[in-house]
Amino acid sequence: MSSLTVTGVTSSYGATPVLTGVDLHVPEGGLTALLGPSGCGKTTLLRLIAGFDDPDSGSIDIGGRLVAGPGRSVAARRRRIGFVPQEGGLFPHLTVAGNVAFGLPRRQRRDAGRIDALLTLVGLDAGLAQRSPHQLSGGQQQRVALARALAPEPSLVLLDEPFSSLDASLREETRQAVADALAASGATAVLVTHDQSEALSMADEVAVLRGGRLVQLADPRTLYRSPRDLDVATFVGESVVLDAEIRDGQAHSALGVLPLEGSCADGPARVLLRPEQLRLAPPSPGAPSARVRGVDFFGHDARVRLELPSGLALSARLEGWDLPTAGADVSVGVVGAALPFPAGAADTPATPVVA
Ligand SMILES: Nc1ncnc2c1ncn2[C@@H]1O[C@H](COP(=O)(O)OP(=O)(O)OP(=O)(O)O)[C@@H](O)[C@H]1O
Repeated sequence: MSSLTVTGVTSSYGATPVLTGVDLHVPEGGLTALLGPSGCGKTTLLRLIAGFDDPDSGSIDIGGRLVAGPGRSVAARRRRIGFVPQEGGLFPHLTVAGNVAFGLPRRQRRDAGRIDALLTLVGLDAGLAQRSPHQLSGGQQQRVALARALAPEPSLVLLDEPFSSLDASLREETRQAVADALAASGATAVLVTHDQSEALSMADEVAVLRGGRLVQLADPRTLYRSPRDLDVATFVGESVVLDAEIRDGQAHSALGVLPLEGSCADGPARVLLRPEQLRLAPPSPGAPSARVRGVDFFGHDARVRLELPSGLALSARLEGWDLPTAGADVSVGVVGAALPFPAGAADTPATPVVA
């Protein structure tokens, strides 16, 4: 397996720029998710890495080998890349074994042991080897597609929204199997997704793209807790954003005086909390109060929609056992610190975040 380095890559369709100066490094054996809203350029970047298109400028290096750059364009089939598309792309007329064997070097294609080992790697029973793709669930088909992609021991595996066609329960299980198989094979991988929970749960690092630019590259915890700006914050998870006045290293807000994550100059700011940082209790004199506007129950937890006396709407995320009812008055407490974004600083945080 190899590392991937993308340097200053720019790409356009006709006169329309799609990617601008993208830098990305995926270490050997790492799984990086490309996360961003529809149309931000994720698929375009994946296609450039795969060699289906050439960048207008910049370079792409796989395992120390320049595959795209000034005067150089290595053909897609010579880049040693495994590709897992949105919907398996399995050959319908071949069995599971035949599909996996297709990815193997010719001399290994009759090696049933190798095919079984690849099926086991992706968490599939070797007994499925003689089935046709249409006799598999969508999740099983995606695992076969991964086994086929891993078969030739590629330098790099690219996965283009591989779980988007699966229903919720199958998606979770398949994600786990794919993440485990990628880790067990030591593969270096790039996963394209617009699903933040998928990116945060599967990837070692998440690259957030917005309008064709890479706006933050960070491990999932850093990205969630120290997003670069409020746009990234709300894109990677539910947010509670409050106006605040910073004084002596604390935020004075509608939810009381909050400790800060990092430092921030005194003055007006906006602060970010996550809904799971809020705690509700019976009304109490002097404590910030709110009225419950509704409860969205998810089983394992619930979103409690609140309205502050100022009319500001916000949400708390609570365990699903002891929930208030709509119309109730509650007091609102906060655990942990708030991340400050000074007013007028284009919603970038007060202290540089680890990128
Ligand atoms: N063949 C093409 N010709 C012209 N414009 C294109 C072409 N392919 C993509 N685009 C445009 O380039 C931009 C980036 O597209 P891209 O498919 O890379 O985005 P994406 O982030 O993968 O989106 P999605 O999540 O919807 O797949 C979009 O504005 C899209 O309309």
